[in-house]
Amino acid sequence: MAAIFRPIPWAFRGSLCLPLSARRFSKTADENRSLAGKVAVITGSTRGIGFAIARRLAQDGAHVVISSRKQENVDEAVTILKEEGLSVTGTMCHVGKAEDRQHLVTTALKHSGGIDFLVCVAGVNPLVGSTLGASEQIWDKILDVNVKSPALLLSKVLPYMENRRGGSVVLVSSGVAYVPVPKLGVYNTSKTALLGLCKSLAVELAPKGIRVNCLVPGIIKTDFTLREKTMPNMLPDMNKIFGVKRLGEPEECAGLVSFLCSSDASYITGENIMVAGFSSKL
Ligand SMILES: NC(=O)c1ccc[n+]([C@@H]2O[C@H](COP(=O)([O-])OP(=O)(O)OC[C@H]3O[C@@H](n4cnc5c(N)ncnc54)[C@H](O)[C@@H]3O)[C@@H](O)[C@H]2O)c1
Repeated sequence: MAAIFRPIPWAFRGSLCLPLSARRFSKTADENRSLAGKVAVITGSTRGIGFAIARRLAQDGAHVVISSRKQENVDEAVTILKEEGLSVTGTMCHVGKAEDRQHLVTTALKHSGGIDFLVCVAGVNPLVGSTLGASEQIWDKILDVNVKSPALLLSKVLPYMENRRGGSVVLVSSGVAYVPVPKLGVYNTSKTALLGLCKSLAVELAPKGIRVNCLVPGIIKTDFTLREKTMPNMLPDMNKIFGVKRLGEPEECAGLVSFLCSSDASYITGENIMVAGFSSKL
């Protein structure tokens, strides 16, 4: 009787020699950069944590669209990263302005007609003082930029993310959501709201295959921290007791964001993850 050739699914060359389940996670040499072929939009990305994230996602293969409030800062950041051989473009976008948000989306779509990742870094804190003494204008500014803008921008991005495979959104909260810093009450509140926004969006977008997670930095060495004198004074105490006894670097936030965007995090959504040199869960 002639032998019946029954190729078993994993009896081929290269990555095809793996069982089907393992093949799903294997990569060819061309795909080695974890974010190759993807497009990332990042708000507040001309300096500090946002800039480090932009550089890292581009190094990991994504085309990155940089944005911030001032065009000259965008141009400078784009020039620096292009000189490093990275694939970046950029445009001015004040995240509190609807027309700027729309323009950011339009700019991003020019690369390949889709958007895979949205990282919402832009954040402000115009007040050091009593929560109940804050004016309505202050409340509006902080909530507009820190909380509402990620949701409003995502609503514009979503139709183009749904068309792609493996969409990922990363919000940027703060350790102050867990350990409030005195005199930053409105800011603390806005960053706490982002933890909730992350969970709600994760639940809402899971059926569409889009994951939503939240980076929760501790005190990271940026211009923002230098301006907020209260924060470094508070966190070294926390570090002294619980942690690694130093402030963080922006690059130490960037690796987590790259991971959360990558297919290695394909089963992770709705998480608020601290990068603070100590754990809020202790
Ligand atoms: N540095 C820290 O210790 C720390 C800790 C926790 C959370 N965070 C959060 O991380 C994010 C980045 O902070 P950073 O320390 O890198 O700050 P940063 O001041 O160095 O950078 C902030 C970036 O956001 C941009 N930005 C501000 N308002 C904007 C707006 N309305 N529209 C668009 N862009 C705007 C700025 O131009 C800049 O590029 C913020 O959301 C901040 O709340 C920072």
